[in-house]
Amino acid sequence: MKNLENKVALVTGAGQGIGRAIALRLANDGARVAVVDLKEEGMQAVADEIKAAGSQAVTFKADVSDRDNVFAAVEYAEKELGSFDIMVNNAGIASIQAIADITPEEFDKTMRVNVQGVLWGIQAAAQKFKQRGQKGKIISASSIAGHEGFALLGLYSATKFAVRALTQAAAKEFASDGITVNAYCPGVVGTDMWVEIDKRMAEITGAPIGETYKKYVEGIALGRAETPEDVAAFVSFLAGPDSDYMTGQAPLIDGGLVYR
Ligand SMILES: NC(=O)C1=CN([C@@H]2O[C@H](COP(=O)(O)OP(=O)(O)OC[C@H]3O[C@@H](n4cnc5c(N)ncnc54)[C@H](O)[C@@H]3O)[C@@H](O)[C@H]2O)C=CC1
Ligand SMILES: CC(=O)C(C)=O
Repeated sequence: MKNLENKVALVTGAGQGIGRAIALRLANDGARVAVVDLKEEGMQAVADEIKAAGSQAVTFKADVSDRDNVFAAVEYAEKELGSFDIMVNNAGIASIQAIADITPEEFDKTMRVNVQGVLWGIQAAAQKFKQRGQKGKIISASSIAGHEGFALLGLYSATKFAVRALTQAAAKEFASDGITVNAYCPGVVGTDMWVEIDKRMAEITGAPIGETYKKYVEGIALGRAETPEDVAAFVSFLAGPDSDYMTGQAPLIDGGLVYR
């Protein structure tokens, strides 16, 4: 029997990058997966990949910053896949800006996606687990930037610290309902997000393209950039029964970059 046999998981931001790897991994672990993203193209390809491997998947287009969208995504996953057991609040955006230059617009946008998106996901999943009278797992994306503020990533870091705060509070509030709430804190993962970070850092600092990414990767003790699959393997643990006695935590999974 596979680890997540008979479980239904919803993964946001699952059309590419880390979310894609998580959706594929949870499906491989036996879960039926709702692939949720803002962009339609990637989502369908991920669902097709899951189906080709013999598992069940559905797609749902949602903007995680919209509370109604997130609640609708959870309803759809339960209706189409027949249960609801694991919520992965993975969707997030980068913000690369000097503290002195952060605008109210950038602040609102980044907070809406990275913080409200996670909050609505926690609310929608907890409500569904309680309605169904069952236990559940809520897992959200924080970051090394949720443990340490990085230059030019101050606003982004603030959103990822906030994810840890919501994780701790929700873990305490929902423990008596049998709901665990944890987060994962990746380091430098070679996805489109890092292409964007590197490009914006180059614009701001004058560093050549590729230089910032290279410098960050050089700081990793294990000597290589993280892959989306490295992150997905840890999320698989958080989604499965081996983490049943763990809640309110946000461990670093970064190859040795930030030490807490
Ligand atoms: N790439 C990295 O090095 C790290 C990433 N993270 C976090 O991991 C998560 C995934 O990151 P990546 O895969 O690298 O990013 P990515 O940019 O490659 O993919 C993000 C996905 O989220 C979707 N998305 C963005 N805004 C959305 C919204 N409002 N509603 C629904 N979907 C939305 C995008 O369409 C995209 O498919 C993010 O929360 C990020 O902050 C954390 C630490 C390191
Ligand atoms: C994208 C991200 O979270 C970092 C700090 O690499």
